Amino acid sequence: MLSLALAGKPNAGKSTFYTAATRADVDVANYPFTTIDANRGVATVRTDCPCLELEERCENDRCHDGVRYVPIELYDVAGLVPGAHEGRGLGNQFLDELTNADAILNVLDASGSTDEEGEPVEPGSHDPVEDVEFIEQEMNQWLTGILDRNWESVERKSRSPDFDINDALTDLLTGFGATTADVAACLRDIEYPEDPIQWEDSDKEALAAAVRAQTKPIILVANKVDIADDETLERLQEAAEIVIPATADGELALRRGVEAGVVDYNPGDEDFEIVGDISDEQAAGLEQIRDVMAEYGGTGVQTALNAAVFDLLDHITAFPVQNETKWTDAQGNVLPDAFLLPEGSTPTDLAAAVHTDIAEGYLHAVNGKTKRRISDSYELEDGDVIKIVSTAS
Ligand SMILES: Nc1nc2c(ncn2[C@@H]2O[C@H](COP(=O)(O)OP(=O)(O)OP(=O)(O)O)[C@@H](O)[C@H]2O)c(=O)[nH]1
Repeated sequence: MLSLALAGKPNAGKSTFYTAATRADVDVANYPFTTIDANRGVATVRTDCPCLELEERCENDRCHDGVRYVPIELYDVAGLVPGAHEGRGLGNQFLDELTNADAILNVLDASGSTDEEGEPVEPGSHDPVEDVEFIEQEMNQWLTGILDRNWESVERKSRSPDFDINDALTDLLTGFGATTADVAACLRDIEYPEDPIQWEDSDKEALAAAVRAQTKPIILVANKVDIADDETLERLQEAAEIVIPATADGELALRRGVEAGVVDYNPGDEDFEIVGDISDEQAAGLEQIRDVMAEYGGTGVQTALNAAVFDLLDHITAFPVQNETKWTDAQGNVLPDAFLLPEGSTPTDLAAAVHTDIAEGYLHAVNGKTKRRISDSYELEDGDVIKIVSTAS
């Protein structure tokens, strides 16, 4: 399952974001990951359900009237302080947890009420723009340290006649989630001495930065927008490519409201409705959240998860079915599953995601929308409904 990690300084709002995003509604609760441990859970990305093209909406638990939620894994990594890569504040351990992720959401306190150490301060007394590159730099430095400490093994291998720098570095970096192709792409991007013995610190730093960017892309979540000022937020938005304004507190309040049956809201909606009896105080709190949502098009929590998966990691959603006319599985469930796959994936990639047996017995596929047989050079499109024909199905 695709995996995202929340990282940032203490008090930026990571746990609040995590609690809101993984708030286990009934449909997610029976997912095996949900109870594994306190900081690893199941969140979802939001997409259109293909059932919008059918006469009736599907009854899948994860489809709310045509709004479909697809599970992803979410990690809440404890707050990192400057010097984490040298082990400050258990930094090494927390950085190590980030290696499990496909992408990182760097949660910043956009209100400036958390200083450079993550200590709470008066709002506005710390400039959050200074925190923008913090996670990236700590990770780069940490990875440089790993390369440094293990460089001797690369040097040793380089004495062998069949030495291949790509293989040697892949051995070193697989633990960080880097594949041979990742390492090859990074080596293409940097200049380096052919002989590993000649590598200087700056060469290792360049490699570490390239590998980090290739395997752990980062988006910024500018949290606490409800108490942030516009000027700071504008500067934050200019400081990185993808910056999502968010109020994790707001999202958590709405999800609690939904659970209590007093709020009607689908995560990612731009607005909500109050549908039950609540106190004046609660109503006032919710109206404040509504104002923030009106300004930013929602609370930003779902937007951030979606941006990480669809914009940063360039994934699409595909829906495998067994009946290409009714879009059902063998039991007649409409659109039972949804899979997130990298752009450019083919029907065999989808078959592999569904089951190894199905992939091994793969014969061909049928596009559920056109009802035409598709070849394996077909690139899946977002929202495709695909029947996989396999000797195993
Ligand atoms: N105003 C405001 N406060 C928020 C928001 N999100 C979180 N907070 C508050 O910020 C404080 C810190 O939030 P946490 O979620 O515990 O922060 P954290 O990053 O997980 O902190 P560590 O666990 O120490 O790393 C809490 O008091 C939250 O209620 C928000 O959107 N707006």
